[in-house]
Amino acid sequence: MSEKKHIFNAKHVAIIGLGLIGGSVARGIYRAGFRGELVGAVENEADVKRALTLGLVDACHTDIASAVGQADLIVVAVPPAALAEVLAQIAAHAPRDAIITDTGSSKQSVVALAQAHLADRLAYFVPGHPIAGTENQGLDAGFNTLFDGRRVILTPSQDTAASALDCVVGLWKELGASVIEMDAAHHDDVLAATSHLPHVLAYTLVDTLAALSERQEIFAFAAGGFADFTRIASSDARLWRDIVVANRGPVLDVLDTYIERLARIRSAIADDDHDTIDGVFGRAKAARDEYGADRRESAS
Ligand SMILES: NC(=O)c1ccc[n+]([C@@H]2O[C@H](COP(=O)([O-])OP(=O)(O)OC[C@H]3O[C@@H](n4cnc5c(N)ncnc54)[C@H](O)[C@@H]3O)[C@@H](O)[C@H]2O)c1
Ligand SMILES: O=C(O)C(=O)CC1(C(=O)O)C=CC(O)C=C1
Repeated sequence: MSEKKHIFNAKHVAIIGLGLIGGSVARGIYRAGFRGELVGAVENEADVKRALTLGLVDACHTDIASAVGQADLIVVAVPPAALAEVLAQIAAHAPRDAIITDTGSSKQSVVALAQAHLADRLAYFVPGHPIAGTENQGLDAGFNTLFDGRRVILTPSQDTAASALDCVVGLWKELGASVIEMDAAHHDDVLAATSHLPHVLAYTLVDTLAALSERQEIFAFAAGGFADFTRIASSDARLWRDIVVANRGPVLDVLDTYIERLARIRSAIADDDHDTIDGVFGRAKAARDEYGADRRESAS
C-alpha cells in the first residue's frame, strides 16, 4: 500500500465551525492537495448534511469529541460566544499532542480563554487571525481563494512550542497567505483601528440613515459612495457585537479619538474653516492613495 501523502505534517485535520472562515480553510486545504483525513464539527444535523453535500470535509459531526478524537491539527473557527465551550471540549477529547489554532478577530480574549481551558496544552495552542473575510456567513459563504495573498497574524507566546508554530505557519502558507507574528495586545490595538472601528462606523451610519424619516428616499438615492462605505454593515450583527465587546478597551480608545476628530471637522464645516477641512481631506486622500498603491503592488 502506498503511503498517504500529507501536507502540514498532519494526517488528521479537524475544523470546528465550517462557516465563512472554517469553510474557506477546508476548501483551501483540499485545493492545496491534502490527502489526509479532514473532519468537521458543526452545530446541527442540517449543517452536517450541507457540509457533506458541499464536499467541505470527509466526515462531519455535531459532537466535538468525535471530530477531534484522532486529530493532530485542530482549526477552531467558531464565533466568540461558542469558543469557551469548544476549547473545553477539545481539552477533554483531543490527543495530548494535538496542535490547536483559532481564527478569532480579537486575540487577548482568546488567549484568556485558552489559559482557562487549555492550561496544560498551551505549548500546542497557536492563536491566529486571518486578515481576510467578507460580509457573508455560514457554510455556503466560504471559497478556496479567500486567503490568497492575504496576511495571517499569529500571536504565539513564550509557552508556544516551535513545532506547533511551524505547523500553523505551514498551514496558512499552503492556503496562500503570508504570516506575521505579533504580540496579542498589539494585534488588538491594530485591529481595533483597521477592522473593528470601521464596522462600528458602518453599522452606526446605516442605522442613523435608516432612522431618518425620509428613509425610503435616502436609500433610493444612495449610490457607490454609500455602498463602498457600508458593505460591511451587512456582516453578522451578533458576531460583530461579540467582537467589539471582546476587544472593548482598544475599540473605545480608537473610537474616542475618532469622535474627537469628528467634532473638529464638524466645527470646521460650521465655521467655514476651509484650511482645516483642506488639511483633513488632503492628508486623508494622500494616505488612502498610498495605501491603495501598496495594495495593488502587493496583489500584483
Ligand atoms: N467574518 C470575517 O470576515 C472574519 C474574518 C477573520 C476572522 N473571523 C473570525 O473567524 C471566526 C468565525 O467567523 P465566520 O465569519 O466564519 O463566522 P460564520 O458564522 O460564517 O461561521 C461560524 C460557524 O461556526 C458554527 N458554530 C457555532 N458554534 C459551534 C459549535 N459549538 N461547534 C461547531 N460549530 C459551531 C456556526 O454554525 C457557523 O457555521 C470568528 O471568531 C470571527 O471573528 C471572521
Ligand atoms: O472584508 C470584510 O468584509 C471584512 O470584514 C474582513 C475583515 C476586516 O475587517 O477587514 C473582518 C474581520 C476580520 O477579523 C478580518 C477581516
